Parts: sequence; C-alpha cells; structure tokens
Amino acid sequence: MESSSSSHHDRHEKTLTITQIEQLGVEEKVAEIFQILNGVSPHTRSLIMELQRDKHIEFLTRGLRLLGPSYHVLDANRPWLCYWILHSLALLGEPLDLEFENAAVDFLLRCEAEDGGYGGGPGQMAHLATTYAAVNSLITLGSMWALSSINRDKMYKFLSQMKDPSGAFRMHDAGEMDVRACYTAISVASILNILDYELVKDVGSYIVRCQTYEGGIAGEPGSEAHGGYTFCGLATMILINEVDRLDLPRLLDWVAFRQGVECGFQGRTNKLVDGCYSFWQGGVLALMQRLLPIADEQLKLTFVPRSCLSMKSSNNSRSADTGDSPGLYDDLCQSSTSHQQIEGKLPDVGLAFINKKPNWGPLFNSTALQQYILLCSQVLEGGFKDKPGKQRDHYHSCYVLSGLSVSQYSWSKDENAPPLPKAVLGPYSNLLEPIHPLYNVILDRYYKAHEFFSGRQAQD
Ligand SMILES: CC(C)=CCC/C(C)=C/CC/C(C)=C/COP(=O)(O)OP(=O)(O)O
Ligand SMILES: [Zn+2]
Repeated sequence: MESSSSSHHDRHEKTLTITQIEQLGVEEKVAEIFQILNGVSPHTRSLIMELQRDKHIEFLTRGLRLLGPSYHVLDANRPWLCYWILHSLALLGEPLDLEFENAAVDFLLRCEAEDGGYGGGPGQMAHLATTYAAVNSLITLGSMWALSSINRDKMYKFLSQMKDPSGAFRMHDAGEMDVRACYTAISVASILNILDYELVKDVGSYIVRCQTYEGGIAGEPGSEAHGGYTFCGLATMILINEVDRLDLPRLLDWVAFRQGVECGFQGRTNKLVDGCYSFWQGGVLALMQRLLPIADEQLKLTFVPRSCLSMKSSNNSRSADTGDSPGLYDDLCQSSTSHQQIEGKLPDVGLAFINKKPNWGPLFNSTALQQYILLCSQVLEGGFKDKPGKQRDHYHSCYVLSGLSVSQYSWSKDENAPPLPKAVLGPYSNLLEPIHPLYNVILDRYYKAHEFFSGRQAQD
C-alpha cells in the first residue's frame, strides 16, 4: 500500500512527465502517455486518471463570467458559448449561482429574433445553430422562467421559414442547406413539442441521400462521411421515426472503425483522432445501441432500402407510407398508430427512445475512450482539448465531457441506477451526469422540459 505522500509525489512526477510530452510530435504523444501508464501501480494509475473536477469548474465559470456585456470575441457565437459552458457545468453536477442563471436567461432573451429563433447575439439574424444552442441552454438552466421564455409560436414560424421545398432545412434565411440544419431544426421542434408533419415532410429523404458508400453520413449529398454529420443525420432520422430508411449495418460498420489505436475517435477515414468525436462518434454508437434489433432485421433482409420497398408510393416520406406498412422502429413508439397520424400527431420518440433499455453492452471500447479523454484530452489546469499539443477550449470541453458521460453510462441498462464501478475509469468520483443522447442535454433537464412542454400547443 502506498503512503499518501508518496502517491502524491508519484502523481506530481507523472503529471510533469505528461506535461513534457506536450513537446513531442503529435503522433508520439499518445503512445508516450500510455507507456507511462503501463509503468505505474494501479493506485497511481487511478490518481493520474482522476477527473480534475474543481479545475474544470473553475475554467468554465471563468468563461461564463467573461461572457458578460463587454464580451466581443466570437460575437456571433454567444449562445453556443452559453451552451458549451452551461452543459459542461451541468455534466459535472455543478449548480449555477442565481446571478449567472438570471444573466443567462436575460441574455438569451435578448438574442431572440423578432420573427422567432435566436441569433448569435442581441439584434443578430436568427440562425438554426444558435437557436439550437439557445434552446438547449435554456433547457439546461431549467427554471420556469428559462423554459417559459421560449416563444414556441414564433419558433414554429421560424423553423417553417427555414424549411426548403426539397424537405431539408437552411441554416438561416437564404443560407446553406445541410444535415446540421436538419438536426438543429428537428431537435428544437421535438424538444419543444412543436414537431409536426409539415416540418418532417421529406427531411428523411434528404438525409438518406447523404449516407455515403462508406456507411457514415455526409453534410450534404455527394460529400464525405463525417462523425459530426453522422450524429446529426442519425439523431434526426430517429426523431422523425424514419431511422429504418438508413442502412444501419453499414453505418455501424463505419463508425465502429473510427475508434483508433490511440483509443479516441477520428471524425473521418484517415484523419487524426480528436476529443470532440468522443461525443459525435461515441454518441452515434450510444444511439446505435438501441437500434440493433432494426440493424439485425435489415441484415436478415440483406437490406432492401425502405425507399425501394415503398417505390410504389409516389411519396416515399414516412408520413405517407406508415399507415399501411409499419416501420421496424415502431415498437419504440406506442403512440405511432395510423389513427394518431391522421390527427397529425407525431409519436413522442424522444421519450420512447430513452425509455427503451438497450439489451447490449457498448458498441465501442468505452474504457479505452475514457482513457483517451482523461489522459490525452484533459488539461490538468482545467478544460479539455482536441489532442495533446492543442489548446483547451469550451467547445472541446463540452463535447469531450458529453462523450465521457456516454462512455460511463454505456453499460447501464437503467439510467436511474448508477453505473457499476468497473464501467467508470479512474476513481468513481469521475462519474458525470447522464445525458439524453438525441438532444445532448442532461437527462433530468430533458424530463423537466418534457413535462413542461408536453400537452402544450404552441401558444405564447
Ligand atoms: C449540432 C451541430 C451544429 C453539429 C455540428 C456537427 C459537426 C461537428 C460537424 C463537423 C464539421 C466538419 C466537417 C468538421 C471537419 O473539420 P476538420 O476537417 O477540421 O476536422 P477532421 O480532420 O477531424 O475531419
Ligand atoms: Zn475537435
């Protein structure tokens, strides 16, 4: 048994060595870090792999303070900074001072555009990315004031305006059309309970066109499969209850091979690993964990794409064909009956999905991913980075922590029961809060928002 002073010394020494590794070339760094790990006792290893919770909270809180009225860096991204910081703090289980909470709601209210949606700052044009960030921030804040500050009536109008006649969404008025826009629009509409068939119409067909020969999903038809867009595309297809239109075995094959020897994920074939893909790719695999029965069905059928099965139908959107051919995914949604669809009500997939417990363990090496996160992406002074040699930032802090949470809960059959100690790498105090993987908000904030918005019609 090591004395506490010697283990303290060990840890300090190893920390220094890890810091020196920063001077090496990128590819050697990860290998060097893991070599150190192999040479130390299990006790020291556990200490090295400790989540520097207080340091992270300090780094994030400082960021929140800087976001005040005099802030002018990344001026068109302020709701994003709010979300990255607030969500990171929530993942760490850190409550927010009332002063910050009020300032954040007040600020986001000022970012709301006159015709609905949220801009990058007060007075700026509404944009789907900052709308998603603002809505997720307000849900993360979770107070009655925060939730009721969202004008859902105007939001619905804004989302309708962003919808292109092809079915896909544009990021802003006359802006680019891509899978990210589809996800942010559908995620916001779903969590605010304003999703209807008008918004859903033909969006699935657009995303199906973005799945590439590799199996992952690209930002737009004809581009390269990428983890960020694969998360967006897959989550959207689940939320609109059309996920069986994707080739899921091929998608699973592609994403499973994106975890590298460094233990982290890469975003696309032949690129370097990066901490933020812990969520984009790790999140895809968390979603896939609940979709295996559908992937299995597709394999049994040697996969005939749904679009081919329903070729007889002039409109291959799900709203037109579900009535007579129930989708493979419909068992998730008890409310998905043709009767309710006639009344124009979409199944509550967000809730059904999280209530459906996976029967399998993780589809990736969740211990290895935690190792990459804690040793290669964590900055001991607070915050997370892409990879050794890079600087920490709030975007990476948010998505690395989200990926860490997904990994820690990847063995859990029931998110109400805490994970077993063996599922959490390092000391058990590393455990974060669980998230809802379709929206990337803390699970209990999702439930609160769901309760608040369920049964309400867009009114405000
Ligand atoms: C909800 C929302 C807005 C989601 C965004 C999803 C997301 C992260 C998309 C990735 C965009 C992209 C092509 C990055 C490639 O960057 P790169 O070429 O620098 O990185 P790489 O070498 O890792 O591919
Ligand atoms: Zn990154």
